[in-house]
Amino acid sequence: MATAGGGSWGGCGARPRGCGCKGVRTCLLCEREPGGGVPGVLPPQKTAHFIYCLETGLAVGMEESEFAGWAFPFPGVALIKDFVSAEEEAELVRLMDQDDWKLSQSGRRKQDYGPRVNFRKQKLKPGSFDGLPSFSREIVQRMGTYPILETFLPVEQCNLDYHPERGSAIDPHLDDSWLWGERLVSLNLLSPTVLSMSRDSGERLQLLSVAQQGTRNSVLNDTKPGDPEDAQSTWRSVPCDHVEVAVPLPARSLLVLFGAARYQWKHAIHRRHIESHRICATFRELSAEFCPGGKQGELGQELLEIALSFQGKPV
Ligand SMILES: O=C(O)CCC(=O)C(=O)O
Ligand SMILES: [Fe+2]
Repeated sequence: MATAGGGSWGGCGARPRGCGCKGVRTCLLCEREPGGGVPGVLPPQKTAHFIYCLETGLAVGMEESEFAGWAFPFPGVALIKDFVSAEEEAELVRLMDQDDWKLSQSGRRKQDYGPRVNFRKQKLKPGSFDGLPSFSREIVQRMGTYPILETFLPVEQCNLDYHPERGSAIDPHLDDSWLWGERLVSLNLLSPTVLSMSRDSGERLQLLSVAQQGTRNSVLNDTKPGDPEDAQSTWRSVPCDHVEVAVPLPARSLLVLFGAARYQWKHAIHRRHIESHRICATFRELSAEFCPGGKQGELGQELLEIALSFQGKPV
C-alpha cells in the first residue's frame, strides 16, 4: 500500500467513525478520537519541488531549493482567473448551502450531481440523477465562451467543501478515465489554495535554465539537450524519483486539466494548503466510449440530456 499509518483504523471490523473517513484516510476529527488514527505517512522520498507559472507554462524550481533557476515545460493546465465575480461566488455558495452536504473522506463534505456509478465494476445507470443544478446553467454557458471549453458538455458536477477545522484534504489521485473524458474543469470558490501535481518519475528530469533566459521564448525555441546551441549549459538532466508541481489556484478561478496533467500527473490538495473554508465544484465530461459513435453512445446521450436539463438535486 502506498500510504502507511492509520493502521488501527483499516480492515474488517474497524468501528465506524463519526466523520466520513474510511480505511487509511483520516481527518482532524477522527485523529482526535481516543485511539484515533494517525495521518497517512508516505515513506521518505526525495521530492523535487516546482511551482507552476501561468504566464510561461513552466514548472519552475522552488526558490532556495537545489532546482532554483531551473524549469521544465508543464503542459495540460489552463487557468481562467476571475471566472466568476465576488457577488456570483457568494450567491453560488448560498445556493449550494441550501442542499445537504454529505460527509466524505479526509475531512471533506460533498454534493454530487451525476449518474450512479460503480467504477470498480464499470457499471453505470442514471439512478436518481435529475441533472446539474439550475444555478450551474450560466456557469456552463460561460465555459463554452472560452476556446478550450467550446465543446465541453459536463455530465457530472461534484461540489467539495474543505475546512481547516476538519483538516480537509484530497490524496494524490488520477480521476477515472473509463467514464470521464479528457477535460477536468473545476471552479474554485471562497479561498485560494494550491493543487499539488505529482509524479513518480524514476527517470531523469530534463531541466532548462531560466536564470539565464527566463522567458517563454527560450523554452519554445528549437534548442534541445545536446544541440550545438546548447553550449552555454542551458539544459541539465537530473535523476529524479518524485516530482511535485504546485499549481496556485486563486479564489473564483476556473481550472482546466487536460493532456499530461490529466492522465500522467496525479493531483492532490494537501491539508496545509487549506487555510480557510474552500469550496470546489468539479465538472466532468464523457469519455469517447460514451460519446456518439462510441460503444455506449446512447447511454451517454441519455445522461447528457438529463445533465443539461439543469433540474438537479444532489444524488
Ligand atoms: O478540490 C479540488 O480542487 C480537487 C478535487 C478532485 O480532485 C476530485 O474531486 O477528484
Ligand atoms: Fe480529482
